[in-house]
Amino acid sequence: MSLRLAGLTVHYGPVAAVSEVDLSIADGEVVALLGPSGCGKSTLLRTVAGLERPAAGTVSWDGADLAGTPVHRRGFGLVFQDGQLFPHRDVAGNVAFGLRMRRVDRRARDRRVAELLELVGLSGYADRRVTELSGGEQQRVALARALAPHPRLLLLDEPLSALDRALREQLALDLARLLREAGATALVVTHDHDEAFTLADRVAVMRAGRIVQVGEPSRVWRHPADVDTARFLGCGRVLAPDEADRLVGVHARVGLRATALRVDPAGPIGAEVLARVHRRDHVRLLVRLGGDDFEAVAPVAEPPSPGDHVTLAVDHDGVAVIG
Ligand SMILES: Nc1ncnc2c1ncn2[C@@H]1O[C@H](COP(=O)(O)OP(=O)(O)OP(=O)(O)O)[C@@H](O)[C@H]1O
Repeated sequence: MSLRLAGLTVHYGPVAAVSEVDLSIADGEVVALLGPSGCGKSTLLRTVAGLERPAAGTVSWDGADLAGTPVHRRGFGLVFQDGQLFPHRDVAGNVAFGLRMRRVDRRARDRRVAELLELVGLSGYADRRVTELSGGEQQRVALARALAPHPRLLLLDEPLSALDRALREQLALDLARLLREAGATALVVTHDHDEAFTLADRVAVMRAGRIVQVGEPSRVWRHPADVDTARFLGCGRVLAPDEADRLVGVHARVGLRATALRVDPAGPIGAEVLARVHRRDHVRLLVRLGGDDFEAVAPVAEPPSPGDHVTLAVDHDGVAVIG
């Protein structure tokens, strides 16, 4: 059982929102579609769902072209950014919706609803009005509703982006666990790389309508396919091979994340601190070394001040080899 996109191209009038996308998702696999705003992620997801019609290419399941299969016959579950729950139904009524559509009998329906509410951590919420739930709870209900009819593929469009940051991080972990426990095959759209890397078995990076790289999260993180992908994945500086060799001891074009250079009293690289900003668990610095500006990090306890001279060590976890 698997989804396959081949040469998929989608136009809005003269604009190609998606261009010649090839992508397969295996049974039980979670793939994240990651890219900046406007790159075509949602359009691609909507086309898989059957909500947009491709100008060229195919969406197929187990080798069968879905072109003539309408949205509700594809057997896919959908979750959008804002849940889109039915406000006049209670939690159980929302979760049971797809089961009722499929004429699942009452007892089996109740059993499945209880099972799903347990899975998403909302046992005891069956009779609650969905309008009285928090944003995070609403998204859990939306997920339970999508999973209830055993969809063969789950399509999630920015499922966590309407939530505040702390909740998003927690729910991303919960969602990763839920998808594994449910054995779901899923395509998740996100513009947040932390979220993509938390959720996915493979990440597909999209830019300007095309998929520019597909791979396991750690591989994509360490080896972005090109400079734009490296920058999108948090590399503030890109160094040519000679420069990289001198600074971090790697003879290749590399991208440096802020964490690549750390303040270390025993470090070999001298630098002057230009500015500092406090973050939750570290301090971000702007430093000057060899006439150039770089980002660096320092521990929260006793961080250096602007004007201080410090020494830095290289942390290779923050160094990405491009290409
Ligand atoms: N209904 C539409 N009609 C015309 N153009 C559209 C329509 N929907 C999207 N577009 C355009 O298609 C391109 C891709 O949009 P899409 O929403 O797929 O991107 P996205 O990566 O999901 O962005 P975001 O993260 O901001 O939602 C954009 O240039 C957008 O302006």
